[in-house]
Amino acid sequence: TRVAVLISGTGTNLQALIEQAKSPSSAAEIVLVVSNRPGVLGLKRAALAGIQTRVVDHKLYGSRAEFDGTVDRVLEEFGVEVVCLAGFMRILSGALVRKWNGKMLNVHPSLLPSFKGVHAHRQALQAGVRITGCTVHFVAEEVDAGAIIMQEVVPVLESDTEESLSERVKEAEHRAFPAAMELVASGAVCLGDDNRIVWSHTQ
Ligand SMILES: Nc1nc2ccc(CNc3ccc(C(=O)NCCCC(=O)O)cc3)cc2c(=O)[nH]1
Ligand SMILES: N[C@@H]1O[C@H](COP(=O)(O)O)[C@@H](O)[C@H]1O
Repeated sequence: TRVAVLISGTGTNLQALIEQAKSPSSAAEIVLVVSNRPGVLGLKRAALAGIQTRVVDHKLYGSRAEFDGTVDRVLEEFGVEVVCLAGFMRILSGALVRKWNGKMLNVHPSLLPSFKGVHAHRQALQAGVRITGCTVHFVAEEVDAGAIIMQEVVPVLESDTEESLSERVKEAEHRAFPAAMELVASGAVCLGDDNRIVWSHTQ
């Protein structure tokens, strides 16, 4: 399955997906990395792995629709079948999300539906929860509300700061996201017509 990864920054989740796709048993082939910001470390990670990269700089577009249209054209150009949002920080329009319904995944650094949006770790620390984690979900128009594919629990320590918690949660993300990508790329998991998760009978 031809996979594209959309990034905006460091790309540690991208790196985990690259490692997963390298495995001979993987159903995923990462054929493209798109960043909405130039010069980010994630682009260097892709280049080092021999993966084609494109920058679609949202600052150069007059509207969200034009930005999304360009992103979609690049995805089509590379024959992409599955899209992974890995630290991608632009909200995508309904048209693009609907077109890629059941084919677009995102990793969020909390146990959704808790702590949606940006600053998930800050919300968790302020709420005083003892456990948090990460969620990989299909992308729906409503932000951070798509069908959940995979979650992993992470303990919150008394001493935690946003920084230390983010680091620990990322370790879980780097396991959960590759696993979820594999499930979708292999067809083991898909999105039903009712937008709920369907596991194929072979599981
Ligand atoms: N429609 C749809 N699109 C998304 C785009 C990115 C992400 C990744 N997680 C994200 C979740 C939230 C944000 C956010 O609120 N950023 C501040 C506003 C940035 C902007 O103006 O664009 C960004 C990415 C998830 C979604 C999603 O669940 N649904
Ligand atoms: N959406 C959030 O943004 C961060 C991206 O980190 P990286 O993959 O660029 O290192 C991750 O924590 C992810 O959950």
